Amino acid sequence: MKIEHIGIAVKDLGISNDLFEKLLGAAPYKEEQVESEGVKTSFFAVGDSKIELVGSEKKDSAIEKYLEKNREGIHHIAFGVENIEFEIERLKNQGFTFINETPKLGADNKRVVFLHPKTTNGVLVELCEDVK
Ligand SMILES: CC[C@H](C(=O)O)C(=O)SCCNC(=O)CCNC(=O)[C@H](O)C(C)(C)COP(=O)(O)OP(=O)(O)OC[C@H]1O[C@@H](n2cnc3c(N)ncnc32)[C@H](O)[C@@H]1OP(=O)(O)O
Ligand SMILES: [Co+2]
Repeated sequence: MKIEHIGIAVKDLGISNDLFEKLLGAAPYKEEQVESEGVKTSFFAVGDSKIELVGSEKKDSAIEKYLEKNREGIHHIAFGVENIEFEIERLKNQGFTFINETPKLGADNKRVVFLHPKTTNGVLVELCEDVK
């Protein structure tokens, strides 16, 4: 397992892209719309991990809802795994609950699931597996 990315909820992706380009000294290596999530993301490489900026594109997106109640900032942590189905079973057996147990297509060519923050010490956890 590795820290695949840190997801940051942002109100304005353009403004935050400029800020993180200044902060990290490099432009995002990609911007990607994730229709199913109603979000637009941009990715910055940081060593062998990433920063994922996530902006809402739809009124009912998870990010829109989050930003109605919280200030911009770290939204989730994503762990990269080799075998997402194996990890889902392992974690279910450990008592963790999932928001979606069936992996769905995420950004940056990944299959993703999310664990519910109520079972992960208040941290929204995403698991990512490379789409093969
Ligand atoms: C997948 C594309 C991309 C990628 O990397 O590939 C992304 O990462 S997109 C990121 C945006 N998508 C998601 O976050 C999907 C998973 N999230 C959800 O399904 C919801 O946001 C959920 C279920 C976590 C919360 O939705 P809900 O409608 O239940 O919102 P509430 O405000 O009622 O929250 C309930 C409860 O959860 C706590 N909460 C909510 N968001 C977070 C968070 N980001 N980190 C920690 N805790 C969170 C919230 O405080 C409430 O707690 P409570 O104790 O009940 O007050
Ligand atoms: Co993410």
